[in-house]
Amino acid sequence: MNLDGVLFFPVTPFAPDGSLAGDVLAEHVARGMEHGPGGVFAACGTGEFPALSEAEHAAAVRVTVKAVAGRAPVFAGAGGPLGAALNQARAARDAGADGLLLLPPYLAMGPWRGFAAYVRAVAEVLPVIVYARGPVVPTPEQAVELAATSGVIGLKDGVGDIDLIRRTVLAVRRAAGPGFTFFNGLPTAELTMAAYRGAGVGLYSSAVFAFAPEIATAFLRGENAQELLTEFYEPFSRLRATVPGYAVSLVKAGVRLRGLDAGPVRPPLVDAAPEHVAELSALIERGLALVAG
Ligand SMILES: O=C([O-])C(=O)C[C@H](O)[C@@H](O)C(=O)[O-]
Repeated sequence: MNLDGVLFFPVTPFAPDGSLAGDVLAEHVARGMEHGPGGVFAACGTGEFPALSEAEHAAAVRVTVKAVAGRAPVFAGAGGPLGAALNQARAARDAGADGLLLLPPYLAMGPWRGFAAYVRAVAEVLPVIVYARGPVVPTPEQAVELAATSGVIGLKDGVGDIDLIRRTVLAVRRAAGPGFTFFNGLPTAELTMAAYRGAGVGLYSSAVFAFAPEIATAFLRGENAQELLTEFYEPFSRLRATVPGYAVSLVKAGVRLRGLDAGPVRPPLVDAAPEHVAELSALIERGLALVAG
């Protein structure tokens, strides 16, 4: 499966009564598709995976697959208890998704061979990209083992240790060739792409794509990239770091600012404060001006 271009992580919109707003999600994904993302990742971190019931997760994936309509590979978030991850995997497969982003398990973390068995079980249902983050930080040897596991097709790096990622890419390429996918999945990945490219990783997820695809795709093309880094991405990254959970809340606020009522975030996240939304609004204006100019 070829992932190429900016990777789009949609938010999951909620209606005023708190239910999942499938029609708004369809519109959100359709708007993103006009800008040609390389892959679409439904109900992942940005899509508030931890706040969705299994039924809502399945509905979000169905809506996304329909809105993408075969124009890009669709991945669904999966994770948590093994039974839940398997149900999410089956629902994603039945919805027509191409693969899964397997989020790290929480609270119960066994030794590596236990995690490897967890990954194997889920990867029997649909191809899996493993999200390296928190308790899951594979060594190069463990990444080679993952790459040799049937159904495991990639690694999303959310750790940011460039020395480790460089050694991991070299080891996996040596053992498994070029087919295994790596991507930079750090928050606001654009900021660190120069380093990742140097480490052999050219693909990245973009939170910004969800609310300002014009900016995200201009950056990918290298247009005004240095100005975008200093005047848009760096201040945006700083704002995202001010309150826990803003990595997601500000993306949803951005979607609302661009005219789509994606509703609030669900607990335990909190919505961005009005002064932070105002800052974001000014940043988006600045970013759009740089792209237009
Ligand atoms: O699971 C998720 O939603 C992500 O980690 C993807 C995001 O786009 C991430 O790259 C970010 O927050 O900037």
